[in-house]
Amino acid sequence: MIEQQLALYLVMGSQNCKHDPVETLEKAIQGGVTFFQFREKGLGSKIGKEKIELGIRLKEVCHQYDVPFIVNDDLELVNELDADGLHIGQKDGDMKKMKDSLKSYQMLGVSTHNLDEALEAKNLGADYIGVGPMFNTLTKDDIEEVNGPIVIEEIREQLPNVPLVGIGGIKHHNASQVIEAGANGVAVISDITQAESVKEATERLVGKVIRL
Ligand SMILES: Cc1ncc(COP(=O)(O)OP(=O)(O)O)c(N)n1
Ligand SMILES: Cc1nc(C(=O)O)sc1CCOP(=O)(O)O
Ligand SMILES: [Mg+2]
Repeated sequence: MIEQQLALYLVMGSQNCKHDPVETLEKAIQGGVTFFQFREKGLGSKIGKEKIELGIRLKEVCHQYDVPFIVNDDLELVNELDADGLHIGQKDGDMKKMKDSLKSYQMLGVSTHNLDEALEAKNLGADYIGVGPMFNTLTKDDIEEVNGPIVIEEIREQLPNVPLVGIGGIKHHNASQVIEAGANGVAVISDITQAESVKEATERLVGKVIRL
């Protein structure tokens, strides 16, 4: 189930959006987004009450369309919003403690950059694994070295059943490389959130990630 849901994973905060964020999410879901992460982080992002209010509205849109609503980094916000899960990176705290703090219905996603990190994440109970950066990106300034879809291939060989998504610099013209390497899906920010037409940009990506 989660393998199919990960097909087109939108990661987003208001700071990423060319248009209104709630409208962006709704158009993206109508275009084919299947999984969502609220990543309100970095320059221009909302904090405090405004961040919570935006999270509530984005979760409502997700649930209207049966799309899981995941929160980036912040366990407190996961609880506050009763999110469907938490996504953490290698530097976001004790993975085991985070997993144990979640409710049984909440998923844990973990960012990794190589096979060793993926094996550890799987052993600590990650429900899915993000692997990046696939390609160069300007969206996140503290990315690790770009090693590309080959890392997905290496992880898939050792972990044939783990739900995997690639992230970082993924656009409609390179998304199929990530899927062909063995990912269940792609996680995208700017190719969707910066598009003039969010729905059309999403539909272009869908064509590249759906296995026929
Ligand atoms: C699906 C997915 N994969 C990777 C990341 C990156 O997480 P992290 O390394 O913790 O960096 P921040 O996103 O917190 O800046 C992600 N968010 N989502
Ligand atoms: C949030 C994030 N994590 C990455 C990682 O490598 O773990 S790269 C990234 C930014 C992805 O944005 P875009 O789709 O605009 O390139
Ligand atoms: Mg993080």
